[in-house]
Amino acid sequence: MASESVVGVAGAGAWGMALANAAAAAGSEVVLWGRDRAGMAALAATKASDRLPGVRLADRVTATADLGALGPCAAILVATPAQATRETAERLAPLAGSAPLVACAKGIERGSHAFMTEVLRQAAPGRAAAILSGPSFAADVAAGLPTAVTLAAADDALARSLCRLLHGPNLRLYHSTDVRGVEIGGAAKNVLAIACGVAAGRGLGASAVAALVARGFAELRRFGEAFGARSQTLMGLSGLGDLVLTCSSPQSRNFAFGLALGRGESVGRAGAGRLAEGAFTARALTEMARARGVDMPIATCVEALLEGALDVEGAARALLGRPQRGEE
Ligand SMILES: NC(=O)C1=CN([C@@H]2O[C@H](COP(=O)(O)OP(=O)(O)OC[C@H]3O[C@@H](n4cnc5c(N)ncnc54)[C@H](O)[C@@H]3O)[C@@H](O)[C@H]2O)C=CC1
Ligand SMILES: O=C(CO)COP(=O)(O)O
Repeated sequence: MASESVVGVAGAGAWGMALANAAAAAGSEVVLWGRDRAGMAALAATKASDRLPGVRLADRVTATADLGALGPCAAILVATPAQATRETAERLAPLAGSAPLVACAKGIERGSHAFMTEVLRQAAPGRAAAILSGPSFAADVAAGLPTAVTLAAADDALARSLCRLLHGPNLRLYHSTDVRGVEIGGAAKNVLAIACGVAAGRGLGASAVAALVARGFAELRRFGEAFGARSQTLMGLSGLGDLVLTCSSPQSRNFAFGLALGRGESVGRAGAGRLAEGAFTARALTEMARARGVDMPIATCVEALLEGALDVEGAARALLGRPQRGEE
């Protein structure tokens, strides 16, 4: 990788800001690019943004709306939402240099059913693609709270060197070559977290939420294995780890979105204002599962709720009324 000491981050939301600070803490100069010219000028001047309240951008982070500033970077972290990852990667593709791109979004592209690194490879074919995922609220990472995540690339040496760009005293990076496993965990857990939020919001009890986490994990594992993920990865940070985090905390926007739905809000009102990736990924996930014959009843109920084809009571009845089966 060229320019070892400069890391680029594309996308100046909560996660982009937190990752920019993490890369700075790990010893790099950082260029943080955002598309909103006025917003980036304000961020450069104040070092603060409503996206991540209470957090100050590190001095080593340069905030800019000039995409060309990402050209000389050693690596570029793509931290825009999953459905915007293609557009961002297409903009990055022609930049000078050959920096690898690291997908930091958690989702599956609607329509194409492409996983995040597939999107990167299609949109920027000349660059290596990697994926970062794991249990990590941006606010926690930015506050320097202890956090561990996984970064995967097909090339083991690349995965290791990308990890070094982010690894710090409070942010522990694990490297992996199981790209598919890492990206599936992050995408699927958001859909399942919506189900847990719905159950909590409707007051169905902690036992119901625990059952959804466990049976949701069975779905995530079945889906992952059908798409070539290693079971060790699915049991790890980006699978079970992130599922547990996101399914248990209203700090998660996906769980909070489900909470609002469970309390009777409409899909439109529950989703207004904050990014809940699972709401965008649910359809792709369930269509892909159906096409491979993978049984995902909880994710399918989430999709039906979002489409208005089921209400919460109908979803609970549908799940509880399924034929008895062995636990697998
Ligand atoms: N916030 C968190 O705790 C974490 C978020 N993530 C993932 O990171 C991704 C981004 O999430 P956040 O930063 O939290 O969202 P956010 O809503 O805080 O920020 C998204 C940013 O992307 C920008 N953006 C949207 N569309 C764009 C486009 N077409 N081109 C350029 N910029 C665009 C927005 O202007 C905004 O600055 C999501 O996939 C999320 O699942 C992953 C781990 C933690
Ligand atoms: O991915 C996350 C934590 O690992 C953030 O979760 P939310 O997008 O649901 O807030």
